[in-house]
This record gives sequence, C-alpha cells and structure tokens, in this order.
Amino acid sequence: MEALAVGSAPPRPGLAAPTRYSNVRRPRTLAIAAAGRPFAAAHMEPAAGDGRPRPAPPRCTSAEMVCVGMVFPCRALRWTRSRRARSHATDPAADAASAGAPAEIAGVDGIRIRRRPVTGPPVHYVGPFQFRLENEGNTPRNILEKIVWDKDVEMKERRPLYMLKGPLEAAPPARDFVGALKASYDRTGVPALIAEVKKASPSRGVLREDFDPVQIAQAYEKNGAACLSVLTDAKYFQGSFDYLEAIRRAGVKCSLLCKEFIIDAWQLYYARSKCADAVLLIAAVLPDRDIKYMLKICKILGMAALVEVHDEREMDRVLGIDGVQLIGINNRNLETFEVDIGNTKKLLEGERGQIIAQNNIIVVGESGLFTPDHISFVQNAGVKAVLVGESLIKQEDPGKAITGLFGKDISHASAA
Ligand SMILES: O=P(O)(O)OC[C@@H](O)[C@@H](O)c1c[nH]c2ccccc12
Repeated sequence: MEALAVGSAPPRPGLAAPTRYSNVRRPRTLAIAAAGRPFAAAHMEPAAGDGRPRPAPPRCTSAEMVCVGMVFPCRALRWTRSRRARSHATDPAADAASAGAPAEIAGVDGIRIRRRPVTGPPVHYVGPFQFRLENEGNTPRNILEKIVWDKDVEMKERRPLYMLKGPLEAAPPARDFVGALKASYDRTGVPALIAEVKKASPSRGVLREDFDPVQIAQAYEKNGAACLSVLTDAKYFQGSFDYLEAIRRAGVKCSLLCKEFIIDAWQLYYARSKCADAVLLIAAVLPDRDIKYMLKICKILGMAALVEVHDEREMDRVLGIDGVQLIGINNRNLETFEVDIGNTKKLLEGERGQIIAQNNIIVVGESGLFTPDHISFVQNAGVKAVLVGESLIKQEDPGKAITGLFGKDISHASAA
C-alpha cells in the first residue's frame, strides 16, 4: 500500500490546519485548495529503496475535485520544478510520466504549441473523493494551445475523408491566390490587401455585431482588396466554413484564404470542398514535416498555403522548407496577444530578407495595421501584402475603410 503524506503549507489565517491522511488506498497525489488558497498539498512517489516515500517533482498548477459524482474545480499550488530536478532527470519518459505528463506532448520539432494529451487529466482517489489533477502536461499553457487542443477534440466529430469526395468534386476550381497578390502589388505599388472577414476574436471580443459576411466581402472586393481571409473557427472567432462557401457562391471573385487552425490534413480537403483557395499553416503549431506534407496536399488541391511565423526561429524553420511561396509574419503574439508591428521589420532584416528576395517569396504583414503609416512601415520592411482585420471590420463601412487605411483609393490605383 502506498503511503500518502500531506505536505504542510505555511499557516494561513482563517484556514483550517492541514488534514493528515494515512493508509488511504490508491492515492499517489493529493492537492486540495480553496479559492486559490492552497491549504494542503503533497505529491509523493512510491517508497524508494530505503522504504521511505520521496517527494515527486511537484508540477501541479490546478486541480479539480470530484466528490461522489460532483466536480469541484479548484486552483491549487503553482509549483515549478527546480532546474536541479530537471538536470537530474535521466529518463525523460519516466520523468514526464511521474509528473502525469506523457513525454510526447512536450514541444518538439521546434513547435511551441503542444498537442493535446490523449489521456486528459489523470484521476486520483482519496477515500470518497476523486481528484482530477491538472498539471503542466495536461493543461493548455496559453490561448493558442487551448484553441489547438479544442480543435483536436472538434476533429473527432468530423466526417470520414471519403465523404468529402463528392463536395470536393462539386467545389468550384481554386483561384490563384499568390497570383492575385502579385498582380495587385504590381498594379498599385502598395502592399496587396488581404481583407479579413472576422466577426470576433479571443483578444478583442465581438468586433462587429451586425455581421453579414457576404456583404462585407463584396464591399472589400469593390474597394480594392486583392484577396479575402475568412475566419472559419466557430468557437473563438464566431466564424464558419459556410461563410467561405456563401462568399464564393455569391459571385465574389477575390481569392479566399481559409483562416483556420489546421492541425490535420483532413482540414485541407474540407477547406477546399468549402471553396477555399488558400489555407493558413501556423509554424508554431505544425512541425516541419507536417508543413511539408500539407504543402504537397495543397498543391494537389490547387490551393496556396500562407505559412505563418512569429519569430526568428520559426522564420528560419520555414525558410528551410522547399516550396514555400507565401510567408505571413504575425505581429500579434498569439500566446500573449501583444501586437508589435516592429516584428515584421525584425524578421526581414539581414540575411533572412535576402533569402526571401532570392526565392521570390511574398511576405504578408499580419495584424495590428491601422494607418497609412503602418502600411508604409511594413512596406519599407519588405512586405508585398498585408492581412488586415480589425481596423476594417470595426468601421461602419468596412469597404470605405480600405481607402482610409491606405490613405488613397486603391481600387483603381496604378503603380505609375
Ligand atoms: O485584426 P488584425 O489585427 O488586423 O489581424 C488580422 C489577422 O492578422 C489575424 O486575425 C490573424 C493572424 N493570424 C491568425 C491566426 C489565427 C487567427 C487570426 C489570425
């Protein structure tokens, strides 16, 4: 029988003294807390050679308590493992397992966003109580990770791939997204506009109450947008794949980017079946091998891929992948939501800019662009296209807002 010792937390006024449990049947871990004020917590490993239980590296960040079928979510201690404990770990798999985290979910292959662990939070029993312990390994660390984990769950409800055959065949042929950007840049001499059809976002909430995707798309097209980006994620952006289809079927000619969190090749086929001409591949989410594989599928389907990067490391990874024609530099940190348009400049300086020019890659400046000065700033940094949502969609007339954004009417502008 495993012993469980309940660690002593520093005394806190108004809280009961820690309860001491012993001889409890199955528990190896216990963390109980009330309203963010932990009063007793310990995480013990089975007895070592000397017969005495040794404390496990504590990694618990929060816990959920289940009592006779009821669940009480509660926050618990935030512990981080000491560097010393990390450097002493000899077997990473065993180390991760001891902390309740499957080894493979750690960020690997240069991706910062981990995949959802298949097991979910482990359940622990203490007498009549059942605890679901959330720890670093089974809790999303930031909003992007949360979105991606939810997407993974959403994927489980998808139709089998073969059922997309009919809709894929019925979809109108894909349009040339990259060609449209180039043509617009050549014609106007300013970065080609990818105008975004987005109702809401996790960082800004609802951007536009009266939201008619088709009307907005038509207004963007009329006022000089080269391409459109359509949010399809429902949970966090109130988007829909049906918007893509509705916009195309309404006769809008601009090429359409499916703005989705792509984690699985199935989504590429689905996007195409819903009339997408291009998709977004986020380097923070996808390992290089997935990007390469998805690029091949995009090519077969006739779609372009906008590969999005946030920092130098991701840029270097993507520059090492053959066949990338479009790179988006997101000025918004998707983990913290902070926007800094200087990011575009930073990532295009020096050798990186040269490689991009040599390979004829089109760079898209993404997020946080509100004024003609912002557009000039990213153009001077080297972008040939911009992706703009908020500053257009929030205006009463999103179409007319394009003229304000560029400081001129780009619908008839010529480079001369
Ligand atoms: O609304 P903004 O700040 O103009 O940003 C548009 C676009 O760049 C942003 O929506 C975006 C860029 N990359 C993404 C990835 C997922 C969802 C959204 C995005």
